[in-house]
Amino acid sequence: MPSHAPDPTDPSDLADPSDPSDPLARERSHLAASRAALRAMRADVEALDLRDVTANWVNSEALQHQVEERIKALADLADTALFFGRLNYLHAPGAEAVEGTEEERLAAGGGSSDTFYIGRRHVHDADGDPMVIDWRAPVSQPFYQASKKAPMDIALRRRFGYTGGELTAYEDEHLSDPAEAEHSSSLLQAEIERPRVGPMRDIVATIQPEQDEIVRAGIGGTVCVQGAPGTGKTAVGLHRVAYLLYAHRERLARSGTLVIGPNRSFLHYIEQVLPALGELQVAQATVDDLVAHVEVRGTDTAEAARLKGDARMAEVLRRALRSHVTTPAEPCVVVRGSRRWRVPAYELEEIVEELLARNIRYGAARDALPQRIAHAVLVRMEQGGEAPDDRVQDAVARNTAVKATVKAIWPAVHPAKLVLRLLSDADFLAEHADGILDADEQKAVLWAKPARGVKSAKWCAADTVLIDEAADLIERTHSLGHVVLDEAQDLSPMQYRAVGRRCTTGSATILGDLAQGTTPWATASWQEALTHLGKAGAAVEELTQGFRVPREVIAYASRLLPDIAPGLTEATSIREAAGDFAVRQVDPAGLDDAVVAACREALTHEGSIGLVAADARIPVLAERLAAAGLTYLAPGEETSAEARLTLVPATLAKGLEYDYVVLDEPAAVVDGEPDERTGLRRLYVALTRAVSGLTVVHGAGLPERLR
Ligand SMILES: Nc1ncnc2c1ncn2[C@@H]1O[C@H](COP(=O)(O)OP(=O)(O)OP(=O)(O)O)[C@@H](O)[C@H]1O
Repeated sequence: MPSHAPDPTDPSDLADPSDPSDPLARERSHLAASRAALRAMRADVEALDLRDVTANWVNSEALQHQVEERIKALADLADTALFFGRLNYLHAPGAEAVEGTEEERLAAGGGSSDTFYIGRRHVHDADGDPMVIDWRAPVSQPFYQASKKAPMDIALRRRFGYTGGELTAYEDEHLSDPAEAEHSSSLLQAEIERPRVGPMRDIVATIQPEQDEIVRAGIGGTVCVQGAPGTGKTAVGLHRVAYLLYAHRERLARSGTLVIGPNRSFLHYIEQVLPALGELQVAQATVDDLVAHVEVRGTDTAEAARLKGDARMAEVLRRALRSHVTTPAEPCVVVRGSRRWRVPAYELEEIVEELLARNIRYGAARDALPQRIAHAVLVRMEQGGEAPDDRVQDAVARNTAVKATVKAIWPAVHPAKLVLRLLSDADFLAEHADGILDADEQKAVLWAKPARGVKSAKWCAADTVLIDEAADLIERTHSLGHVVLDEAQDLSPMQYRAVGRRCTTGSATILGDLAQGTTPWATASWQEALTHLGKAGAAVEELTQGFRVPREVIAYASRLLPDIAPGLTEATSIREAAGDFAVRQVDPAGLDDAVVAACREALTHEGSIGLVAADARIPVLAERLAAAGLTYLAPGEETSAEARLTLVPATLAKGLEYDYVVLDEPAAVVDGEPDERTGLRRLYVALTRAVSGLTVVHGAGLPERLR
């Protein structure tokens, strides 16, 4: 590909803005003009006088907030390129393709131009003509999708290269020119190979065609992505949120969007990506955050946690809740003035049966019951010659006799108390788990020491998911417009249900890798996971092109695949740099010193360094690093040029990446898990965190497949 980068040592090669025949100079002046236009757009918003347009205080507050958000969104960030690509169409596309929103389309004038600069946000000049087009607009799509085979009406695709905020290079593809051969992009390659520091960054300039298809998939359906380590699942999920917010801004502003990640460190690592794409309104949480109904202070055995996470528990809970509804034994007698109205028990029973059959939430049915009873009273009043109206029905519904009847036959249930009883009371559990859990399973689920109350109980993480299920049986959980679930392979069926009920009326993006499942309940298949999520029909896509891990390293890690996830496709690596890869066997007594030495070596390279070790090894290694005078961070703490070494417990490594990784004692990582398969999966995660180099240091023997 023809690449145009000036040689800074040659003065004649530097762009001359006054020379209209120098294409780089012209692109730079378009950049300068776009920057000026963005500043003007910002100044326009800042100059808005809200006093004239807002009649009252509430309006003015809301509007002021909107304006402030808009000003933030229009900031010109010095270190991010305002545009990174350009498209020349053969024919000018229609106005509707230029921008997504009506105002911007009108502002863009639309349809008249065939040249578009593609960037992170829309910028227009004083006349409303577009200077930079949002990467998410339909007109930008060929930047990601067009190829020589399918040029999508594109004559020229240009990619820009930046050095420290300066536009310094560009690269052209003449997609409709049959004489030009297809070639790979060196700017793209450079971007992929760039050393990592700090939190995760956006990939908006280099999204690949198969990724773009997932990013732009319609909001109506749920998409599930299976992808080997480093294939860009997290990146794709975050860009998909940004895309959906652009294409369906109003709908999602009302209903909300949520990104779910495995732990706090991971959420810290990814939290900058969406703001960099101009999206500030997306909530981020772990599954535990979603179901935090009570404080978690206990830990289950793996077996108990697995059983509590089993989907069968949903039926146990449903039965236990329903058991609170009792057959009315007494009539309901309402006294009004001098008259008494009696709804007999058999009629109350009919009402209850009817409500049960309607399959509505327990709480909604309970709320409806007083009105149903009142209605039965009203019918009798009419038969008795009275002419009661709606107000009378309301009054009867609030009558103490009606309230007492409701309390007796359909009592209020507190979700945590319901779960507490199930886990504490063997007879209650046996009654409702009959035919669902066998005796041993019931025993495993029961707490060793029954709890006295919700506050004092030693709740475990899996219990809170049960409470969440119970809460949803009583009152419908609020559903969001779109949910992204990352590292989805690790959830239990009950956790999938908890996530699923948060997007019953919306859609979801499910991202994960079956080979990286490290919980005892990790899912065996995406079909199963999707069924528990309530999205059974969703399409499963596979990403196999790896952007992170060097070829030799991914090949080494993939040797574990037959043991940990037979049938999965091994990832390829699109990194050209071979990467450093070493496996060092040392005398067990000298292991710690060898690890510290490997960290020192890694620190001679540019970028971030991760020392990954079994959780049990962390205290010893922390001490050794400190004694050696090496400062280190915890995962999720931001790496910087001064602090580049992170000490990573293997259980927190998932989803993270470091330029150079030192992996301490693989056998200890495997032994840190309750069974061998989980141990090898944990090791697979640890082996696949490196971008530029991996050094494995071991004193004990390696797992068989890695020997
Ligand atoms: N199209 C792309 N262009 C440039 N970099 C990319 C691209 N896609 C992914 N990357 C980079 O590759 C790395 C891995 O991406 P990401 O963390 O999203 O992968 P993942 O599939 O979620 O990995 P894991 O399974 O290990 O969690 C990140 O640094 C990401 O920015």
